[in-house]
Amino acid sequence: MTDKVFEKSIKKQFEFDEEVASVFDDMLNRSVPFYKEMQRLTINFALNYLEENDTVYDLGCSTASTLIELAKHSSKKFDLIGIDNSSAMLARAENKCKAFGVDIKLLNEDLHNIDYENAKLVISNYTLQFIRPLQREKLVKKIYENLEENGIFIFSEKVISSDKVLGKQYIDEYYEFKKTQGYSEFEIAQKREALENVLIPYTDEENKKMILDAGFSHCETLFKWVNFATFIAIKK
Ligand SMILES: C[S@@+](CC[C@H](N)C(=O)[O-])C[C@H]1O[C@@H](n2cnc3c(N)ncnc32)[C@H](O)[C@@H]1O
Ligand SMILES: O=C(O)C(=O)C[C@]1(C(=O)O)C=C[C@@H](O)C=C1
Repeated sequence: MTDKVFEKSIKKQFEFDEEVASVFDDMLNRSVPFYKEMQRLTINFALNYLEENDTVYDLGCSTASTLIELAKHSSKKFDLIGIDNSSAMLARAENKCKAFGVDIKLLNEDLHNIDYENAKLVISNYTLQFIRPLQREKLVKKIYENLEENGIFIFSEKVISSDKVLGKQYIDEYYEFKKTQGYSEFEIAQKREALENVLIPYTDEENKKMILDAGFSHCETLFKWVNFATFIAIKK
């Protein structure tokens, strides 16, 4: 279904409710530049490290697209766990898992309440940005502590520039991208307002500092398009 959520006048903050969930796959594909490429890289790099029966967590799994693709791209069997606190998203995830015949454990939980036992790989694409900064640092520490030795954390985030002028150019370029995807200026402005104080982006440097402060020995940018970046962190 086509995302028309912000065509009408909206006063409330952005939420992962029934309306957003019903168009979410289209919203993501049209709102995150190179989303499919980022997902392909996430899966390929994940598969470089995964062995039979490893446990994989997807934080903010939404409609489970990434875990389904991961399962489809490997002949190995993994213990796949998707976590999200939006019932509307998880209802879609459940239907998709059935339709694709993929076995994924879906947990309707807050990310802070999970133990991340036996985690070999943790994925979190465009989710940490919705967690308040202090809580975000705590969650990343918890992920680090529970990852197995040589465990991997792959995450993607909307990012900002630490340079004011470049930051404004990032936003202009991003809104041009949104226009090419068929979003009107009104829709763009409305969503921007709805996301204010809900989506809190860090700079590349802040993301890497958070990761190294949590204890990871290594963090690199795997992919970047202007204000969207994918990172890989390794626990050694
Ligand atoms: C932008 S979406 C993630 C997209 C998804 N990773 C993908 O690539 O298809 C963010 C998701 O995180 C979930 N989320 C946000 N905060 C959460 C929290 N504290 N606990 C659990 N899920 C959360 C939302 O419900 C939403 O489905
Ligand atoms: O549309 C925007 O402005 C976005 O930031 C895209 C974004 C994201 O990065 O998470 C914001 C909300 C939705 O979850 C889907 C995509």
